[in-house]
Amino acid sequence: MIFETTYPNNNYPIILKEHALSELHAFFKEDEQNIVLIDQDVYQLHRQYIKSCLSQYDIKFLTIVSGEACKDLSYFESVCDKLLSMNITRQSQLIAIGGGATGDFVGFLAATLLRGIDFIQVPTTLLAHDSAIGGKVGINSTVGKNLIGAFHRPRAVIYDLYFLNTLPTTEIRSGYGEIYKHAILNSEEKVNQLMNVYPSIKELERLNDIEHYLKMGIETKLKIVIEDEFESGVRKNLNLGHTFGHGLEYLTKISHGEAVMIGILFQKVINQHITHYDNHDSIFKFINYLKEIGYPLSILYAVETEIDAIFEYMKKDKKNIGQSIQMVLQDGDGSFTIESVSKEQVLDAFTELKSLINE
Ligand SMILES: O=C(O)C(=O)C[C@@H](O)[C@H](O)[C@H](O)COP(=O)(O)O
Repeated sequence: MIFETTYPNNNYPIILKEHALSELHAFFKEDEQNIVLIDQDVYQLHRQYIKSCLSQYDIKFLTIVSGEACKDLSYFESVCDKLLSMNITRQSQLIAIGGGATGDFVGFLAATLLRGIDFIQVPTTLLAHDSAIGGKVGINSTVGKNLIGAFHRPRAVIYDLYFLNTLPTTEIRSGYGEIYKHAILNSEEKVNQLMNVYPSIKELERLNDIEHYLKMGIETKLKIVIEDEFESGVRKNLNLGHTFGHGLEYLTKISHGEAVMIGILFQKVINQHITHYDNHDSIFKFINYLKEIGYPLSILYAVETEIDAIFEYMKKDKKNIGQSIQMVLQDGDGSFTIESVSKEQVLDAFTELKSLINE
């Protein structure tokens, strides 16, 4: 399956299929450096496969630390130095093979080195169906997640479903958080469809029909980012679940998508009071669903004494205006709205959520 973005210019293809990696070479630049930066765990796991697709081409490989650890400023500096000492030029190209963190990190290298060079996203996780699309790239600061970044479109997204076969359960659950978010942003019908196909972790682990739902997620996201590339309006809706989610993730280091799913639950509790979209029954149904899939809801008890720290992270969110926390909520009619939420409302929602989980 091949999509093409529909920006007014500089569009890029998204190739979504099993063994898409064997088509990557079509995007190599002749007589220029093509440098693959690959998550070291992905390299260990798939070395033979990657070699079978790429060994006949003149490309360089750099392994990078796995997961979120690469999105660190001092690590960024060390990889910048390494690439610059390889004499890259503005015509060189980076290729990110890995999950969302790898794509964010390599994309940020590409956005900043020599004031911008090309890069290609080769996502290897479910989660990265989200992060590889739309050009948000960046690294973390000690103050919060993704606070150092840029918008930099990839030259292509080569999404090889083969890599999904070895995903651990936590990664599947994490990616599903963003798939579920996209379904919410799409329609209630898509949410129900998703919950019917994946009623529990057993079905989700089989990844039946996953190509269809990844396509749905990508299409939902594309529609939004093409309308509002630089997040001045509707793109903020893609941050659904991320305000609380990013704080929880940053504090506890649970996976991004698991934190986002808990963030979506948190947003539902807030909805109940501000927009009245959700009510006790809808929240309770959602909690039971999250339990079926195995989201780590008990983490909310583990962070009980650190809710102030989560609140401090929430205060660093890029959607905020001044000191006021802005959260994406669902309005009464199911549309989306961004509302100011006070510390008191956050604390009340947190207390309420903990008791709802135990009901
Ligand atoms: O692409 C976007 O826009 C998103 O908000 C997608 C999010 O799912 C993604 O996690 C993103 O990296 C978060 O963006 P941030 O601006 O809050 O760091």
